Amino acid sequence: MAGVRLTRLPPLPTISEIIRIYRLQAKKKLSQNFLLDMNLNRKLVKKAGKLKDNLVIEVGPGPGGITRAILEKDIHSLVAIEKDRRFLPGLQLLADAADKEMRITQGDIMDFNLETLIPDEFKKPWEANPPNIHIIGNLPFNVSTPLIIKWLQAISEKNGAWKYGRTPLTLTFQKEVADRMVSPILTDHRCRLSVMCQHLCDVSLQFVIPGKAFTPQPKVDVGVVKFTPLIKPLIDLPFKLVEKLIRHIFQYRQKKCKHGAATLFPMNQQDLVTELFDRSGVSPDSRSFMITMEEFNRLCQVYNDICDRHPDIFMYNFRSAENAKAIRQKNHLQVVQFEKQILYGDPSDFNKDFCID
Ligand SMILES: C[S@@+](CC[C@H](N)C(=O)[O-])C[C@H]1O[C@@H](n2cnc3c(N)ncnc32)[C@H](O)[C@@H]1O
Repeated sequence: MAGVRLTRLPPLPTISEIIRIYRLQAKKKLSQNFLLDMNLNRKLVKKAGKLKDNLVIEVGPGPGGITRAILEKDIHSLVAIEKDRRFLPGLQLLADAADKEMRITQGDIMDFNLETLIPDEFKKPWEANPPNIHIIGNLPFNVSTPLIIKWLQAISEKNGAWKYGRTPLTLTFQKEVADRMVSPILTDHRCRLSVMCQHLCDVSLQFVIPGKAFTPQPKVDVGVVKFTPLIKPLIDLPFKLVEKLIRHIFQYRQKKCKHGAATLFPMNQQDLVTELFDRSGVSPDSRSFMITMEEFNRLCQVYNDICDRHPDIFMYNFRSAENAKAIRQKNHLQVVQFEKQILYGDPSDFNKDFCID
């Protein structure tokens, strides 16, 4: 195999041979779409930037194409986390042949605490340049969005891999999801995922891999996105609070944002909606995709103040049956309107956006 440094077990089978030898038929339920073209694997790894002396964590190595491209670099070591046991023997071949440490861990990335994989010597202050750690992965489609949300929360709380500083990530997503992540204001793809990513990270779409490059071929193209956590988040407040406000504001994307904001508060405290907009100086008639980061920051700061003053507000869930029942007893007509708004607000947005609860 061209490129990987001299191995103890040459010659190494190609990725296609590994797939054949170990009968690694792709499993749909694990979103297995393999990237067999080593030029693309190398391009993806190159887009991660300098990896010299880095501890690289690869998610979902599968048959090991990206793994090989990582091992060609002058890295410190590699940890590969793979859920499907069938790939372990093929990955072990790579580990045995590599001229640097490669550890294979079998498990589900969603349950994994990355902190346990990183030695203390990699730690850098948050304000310094990113540490010599990089997370890379051609992620399974079925976990990519919940996984990045989980990691954005870890970035916000500086735990997991972000206990060691501003660890960057280079990851793949369905092209449409990648577009949303990097989408600026006033564009079609602007949504809550854009704001959640951009308030915590510098996010950039590096390149697009056509669906036909994968085996089996998915129905969509794939975007490679690089994230570098910002030293200071644009909205410096607890992740859950920011997430809740953004989720509600984007709720009815085509409507004025005051409609989404209204669902943050019980019907009998709708005066707080007025306070939210008055104090933040944001127009209640804006559409959510027109709101700047600075305006979102002000909305979040005022919402945070309101939550401090009314401790029950943050837990208020406009969808809960209990709330509807309590309100129903007060004003039947308002409840009917309220429920209509919930049910018929803009159903298409529920499909376009992502559930990140
Ligand atoms: C899209 S494939 C990419 C495989 C390989 N990196 C490539 O580019 O050819 C996704 C990989 O993630 C693995 N995977 C799926 N769900 C996972 C999970 N929850 N945790 C860890 N790995 C997972 C799959 O088994 C598969 O190997």
